[in-house]
Amino acid sequence: METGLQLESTVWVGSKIYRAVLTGWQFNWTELDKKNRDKKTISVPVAEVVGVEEGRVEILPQKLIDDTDKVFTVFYVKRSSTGSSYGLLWTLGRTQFSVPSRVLRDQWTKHLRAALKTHSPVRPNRLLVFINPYGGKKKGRKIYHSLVAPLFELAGISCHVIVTERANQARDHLLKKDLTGFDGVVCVGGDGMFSEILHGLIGRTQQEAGLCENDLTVTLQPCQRHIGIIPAGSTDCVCYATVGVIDPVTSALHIIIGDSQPLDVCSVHQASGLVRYSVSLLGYGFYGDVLAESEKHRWMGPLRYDYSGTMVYLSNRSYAGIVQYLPADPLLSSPRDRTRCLSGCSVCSRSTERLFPHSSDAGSLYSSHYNQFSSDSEGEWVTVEGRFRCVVSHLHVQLVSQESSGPLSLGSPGGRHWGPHPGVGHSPSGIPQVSLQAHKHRGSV
Ligand SMILES: Nc1ncnc2c1ncn2[C@@H]1O[C@H](COP(=O)(O)OP(=O)(O)OP(=O)(O)O)[C@@H](O)[C@H]1O
Repeated sequence: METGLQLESTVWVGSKIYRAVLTGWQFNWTELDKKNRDKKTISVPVAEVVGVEEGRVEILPQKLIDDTDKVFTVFYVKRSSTGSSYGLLWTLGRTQFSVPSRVLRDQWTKHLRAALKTHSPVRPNRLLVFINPYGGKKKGRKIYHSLVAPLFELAGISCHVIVTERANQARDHLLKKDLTGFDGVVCVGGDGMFSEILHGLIGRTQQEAGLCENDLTVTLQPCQRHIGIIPAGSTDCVCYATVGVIDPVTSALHIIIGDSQPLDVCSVHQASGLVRYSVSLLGYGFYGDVLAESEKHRWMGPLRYDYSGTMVYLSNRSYAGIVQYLPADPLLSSPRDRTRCLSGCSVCSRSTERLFPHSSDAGSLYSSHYNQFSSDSEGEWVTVEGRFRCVVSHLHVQLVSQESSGPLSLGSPGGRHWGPHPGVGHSPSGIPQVSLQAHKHRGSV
């Protein structure tokens, strides 16, 4: 039966008989028993249908097509129900339907494709893909070509792929080249690669709006182009914080169906202008030292963070300094509001009785100054002087350094356990002040 975008008919899946129904935004198929009574229904929202193909078709691990006249194959998002990542891990579901005639098969494929166009208006058509062949275990190319590209092809997304040959190539491309026609940018790499792309896109957006990124008083323009992240780095913190799992297929499926997750972005300024943007972690003290140390051991791959983390922890360094921060209203911005950390880590699962239990060090900002943080009147800067092993803070902070060493280290070491908690960190030698300003940008899968 056919009406508008609706269609209903008897179909077979293997040897079992089903009644398949397309009701515009929903596609259901219900198993029937011998007396034609409903047994079990499988429902897929049309928005989560990845593609429809004539014949018996397989995509992963490799493409196989058997163009049988009376068969069509539907691919869709399937949520995995195993392990701790319940529902967050997505796989490609595939069902092959047999129908009595070729005419009916063609009706089904036509209607499903039309429903897809109508009910998935936010899907990308054309993407610019940057692959970092150097990140993580150096498997970016393989991950993209074996797991991701076949899904994009199935979904009818055309891609312009650039395998980078140097650091900052992706950023420079986004700042200078013509981006007309691209619905989004895909990052195949880790957090460093994501950061490059973030800088490129935010910078490009400000250029196009005629805004100066170096001016702390300017309200930056939110970035309309999305960034999709295919995890192929060492820690992939931003991917984990936005998608909930580190899995290239899950990420690719989110990109295909046009999911998006707005991200807060901090801009870090010093007197002369913009230093860097960050979405995950700025490390002063411990975190900055771990990043600086780990770069020396990149040959170790992802293990470098464990090694460097241990070494820096054992060295027990602290820095004298002055930290100034602007208290936020805890009711509006508690990091324990249970809406941000997707990892279900023990820290965020604990009660909010002590708001900042991460640190018990007397020199640390949160444990020793929690009362001050919560009771200060809004809008007044608070100054803390002492020795700091690690400073973790939120959106508006100034670091007034007295004896820091090493480079300014911004980034996201070891992100998967630390999740999306924003932090602030290592002040550079000779840089007297770092202040953070939050801007909202759109991004990701
Ligand atoms: N072709 C290239 N050669 C060398 N470096 C590159 C190249 N392409 C990108 N880069 C740089 O490599 C750095 C690290 O890459 P990436 O973030 O992908 O991996 P990672 O550091 O192993 O992972 P994570 O950041 O998640 O810990 C990035 O800062 C990026 O600027």
